[in-house]
Amino acid sequence: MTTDGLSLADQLSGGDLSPYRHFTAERWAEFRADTPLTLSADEVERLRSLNDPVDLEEVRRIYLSVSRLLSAHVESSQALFQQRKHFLNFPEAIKTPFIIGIAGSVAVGKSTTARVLKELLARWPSSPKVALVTTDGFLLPNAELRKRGLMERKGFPESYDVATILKFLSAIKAGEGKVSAPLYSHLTYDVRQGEYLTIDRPDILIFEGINVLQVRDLPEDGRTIPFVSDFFDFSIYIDADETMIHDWYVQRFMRLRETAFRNPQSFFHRYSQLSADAARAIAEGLWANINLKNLRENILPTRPRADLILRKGSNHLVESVLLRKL
Ligand SMILES: Nc1ncnc2c1ncn2[C@@H]1O[C@H](COP(=O)(O)OP(=O)(O)O)[C@@H](O)[C@H]1O
Ligand SMILES: CC(C)(COP(=O)(O)O)[C@@H](O)C(=O)NCCC(=O)O
Repeated sequence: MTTDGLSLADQLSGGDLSPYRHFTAERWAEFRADTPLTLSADEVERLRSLNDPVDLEEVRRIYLSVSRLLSAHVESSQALFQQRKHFLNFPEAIKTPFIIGIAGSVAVGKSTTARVLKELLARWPSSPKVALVTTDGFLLPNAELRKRGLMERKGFPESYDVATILKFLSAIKAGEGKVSAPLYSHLTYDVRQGEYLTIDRPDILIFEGINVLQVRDLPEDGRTIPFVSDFFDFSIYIDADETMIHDWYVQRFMRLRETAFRNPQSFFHRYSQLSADAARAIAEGLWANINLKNLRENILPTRPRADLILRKGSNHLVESVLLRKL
């Protein structure tokens, strides 16, 4: 029986038919074994996003085991590469980057997870070069979104320049050096025209964004085009109940109103001048009309495609972990 025939609940349950093994956070924490904690409390504080309370204990409890698991995957991919080199009698072949995709809703805490993992992975004894790219840089500029009537669809599949994402990942996987990724500003709520992050043959690339596990309809003209996730060696979905993510989104918005929105350059500056109740109503509207809709229609349906699901409970702490069976 294929997993397609299973309900989402069956797929995510720990039952025999589930493609996942299911662990409590406490059991998952044991898999860190002797993995050393290479981050300090100050460094974790620096890496976390606004309203994300992740701390050193959470890194020890959850992310050290994730780091150890990823290390096993990277090592086995390197071993396979060596075997392939021998098989093809191609001694000059160079290993291309190992790509990790991180997906999940707006406000679920993907950025913090991605930044913590980047630092943990870079501190492995082999000191790999680790790069982090977020997909917001690949959003269409606001001017283009306005022209297409898509300003209320920011984050939906049609708001991204998918062709450029695929070109970027193809270049990385082809082993090209100095590949550019466009950048986004949450302050101006727009892509940063002409500003790029240059990636030069990393050992590992973390590619983070709400859309990274999405599949699109195939074109009718018979062309075959890859999905973003075809380039991934491993994928992680950050999960939580939508009521919790709603609370995190609104709380974050209310904190941004006291901080980033005060900056006159902020796209949301006008909301810093509103009463708390009026600002909360704006946040509720953005959540319900854009982000929740996108979560239900386009993000949550991609969860069963992930290799690892980190499921958060209240206070952003991971309470269970699902790992795809091999
Ligand atoms: N309007 C905003 N102004 C400033 N920073 C923001 C704004 N919205 C989101 N951010 C920051 O952008 C980052 C990405 O947020 P988001 O896309 O919601 O994903 P996640 O919460 O899963 O990391 C986070 O660090 C968040 O704090
Ligand atoms: C920029 C985002 C789509 C996130 O994009 P990602 O980094 O996941 O590609 C999101 O933060 C956003 O702006 N959503 C639109 C509705 C809102 O303002 O919350």
